[in-house]
Amino acid sequence: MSVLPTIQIQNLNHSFGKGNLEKPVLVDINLEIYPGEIIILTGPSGSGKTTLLTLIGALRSTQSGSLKILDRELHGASSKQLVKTRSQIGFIFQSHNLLKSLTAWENVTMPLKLQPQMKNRKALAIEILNLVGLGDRTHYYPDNLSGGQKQRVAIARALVANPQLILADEPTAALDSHSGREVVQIMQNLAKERGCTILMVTHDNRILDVANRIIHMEDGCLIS
Ligand SMILES: Nc1ncnc2c1ncn2[C@@H]1O[C@H](COP(=O)(O)OP(=O)(O)OP(=O)(O)O)[C@@H](O)[C@H]1O
Repeated sequence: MSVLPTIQIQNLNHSFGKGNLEKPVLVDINLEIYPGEIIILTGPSGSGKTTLLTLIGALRSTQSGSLKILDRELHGASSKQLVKTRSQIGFIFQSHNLLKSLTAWENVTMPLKLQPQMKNRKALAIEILNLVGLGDRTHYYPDNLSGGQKQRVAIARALVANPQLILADEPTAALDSHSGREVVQIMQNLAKERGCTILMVTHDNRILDVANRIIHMEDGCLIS
């Protein structure tokens, strides 16, 4: 049996602006990423990495070409279908976006709100906080955690719903080298244990070795 790619992109183009001001940002992107792969996407500022990540994350609509995530075509998909796809993806961003008024475990349960039928959310959140080494901080508020600890809460939140795909945009940018390394190692271990695919944008040369593949982007084009 052949394995379906988690991400399958064919002839994807994307522009910002209209008429004379139209600016192509992604040009004829073709890419396949398979379950369990850790892919790092690098490239100079403005080359289109975040735009590609937000398209893959169903955070903006696809203009032309084919973009299949978890075997669902996003080009021409309804907003309901985009929301459904988004709910199957774990997002980790540079600024962790934790809610200050919620404790670590409450922040981690946020993605589970989309699954109202799910019971024992607290136990699940605490289990995953244990996995990222924060078992003794589950009741802390974000303001009382270090940068690395906050980022680990964000990782726990991205993983709690057991997504098949994790998208991370500069997850270590705000961290010192020790915490940065720790954070990617946790991501790597969890990817291995759970078999999910990770696509990570980073300028951080210190973490390139975690990748199975490094993809470089320049002027909107992919160079493997
Ligand atoms: N909403 C938008 N409207 C217009 N232009 C945009 C928009 N978002 C991004 N761009 C432009 O698209 C190009 C690619 O931006 P993008 O953020 O994808 O690059 P990047 O490779 O992620 O850069 P960085 O490494 O600095 O985050 C840039 O020239 C940017 O100015």
